[in-house]
Amino acid sequence: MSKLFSKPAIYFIMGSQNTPGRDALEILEAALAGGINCFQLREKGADALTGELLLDFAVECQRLCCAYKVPFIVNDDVELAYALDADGIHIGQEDMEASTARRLMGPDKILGVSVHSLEEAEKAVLSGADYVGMGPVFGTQSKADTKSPAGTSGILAVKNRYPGLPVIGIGGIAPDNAGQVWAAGADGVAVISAIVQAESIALQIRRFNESIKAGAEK
Ligand SMILES: Cc1ncsc1CCOP(=O)(O)O
Ligand SMILES: C=C1C=NC(C(F)(F)F)=NC1=N
Repeated sequence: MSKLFSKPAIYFIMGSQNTPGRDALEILEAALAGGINCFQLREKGADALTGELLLDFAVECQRLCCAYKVPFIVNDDVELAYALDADGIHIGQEDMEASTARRLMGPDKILGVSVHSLEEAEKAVLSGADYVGMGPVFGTQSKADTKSPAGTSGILAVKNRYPGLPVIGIGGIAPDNAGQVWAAGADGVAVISAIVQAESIALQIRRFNESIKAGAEK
């Protein structure tokens, strides 16, 4: 059984490209100490680490996640995930087929898939996905080629059709709108900049949890 994240999930996503001039590992440790439930290493873009530098960075991220008993997920790079024996992999629609990733990772690893429609969600479920990510919910600067903000309607539709499937909202999510994403039925929120750029990461994660709790009470 894959040790999927506890809910509501505060799912932190980061790559070295998200923390220019700062220590990415310090930021990750602060997020883990602050109580994130899942971490995804998403090393993307022109100045992304590669080769030995990427492997060393990934090993350090995995070590920190292990110490805090938080699932360590790798974005896109199935080879890296496999080499590290990561807890799981997250793939997009343009990446490897979800069914192939599931076969490569085996039945006990976490498989996450990005989806933008009910059809894509159905395909992900049939491929053995443990959760799906839907977004961008709001505007974001953290992903270059992203679609236009879709709001939370897609999350609602997928939860109605697949109530047992964990759905993570992503894209422009901050404490002031996280409650709205939770109220739309999401099982958690995935965040890059609102955590990376926070003055106090611990305080920011507390704000996320308060916003979700408030969203639940409505
Ligand atoms: C990877 C990804 N996929 C859809 S939006 C996004 C980036 C989310 O980053 P932020 O939380 O900074 O908006
Ligand atoms: C593009 C993405 C969409 N969703 C997610 C997650 F939040 F993990 F589901 N991660 C991604 N990298």
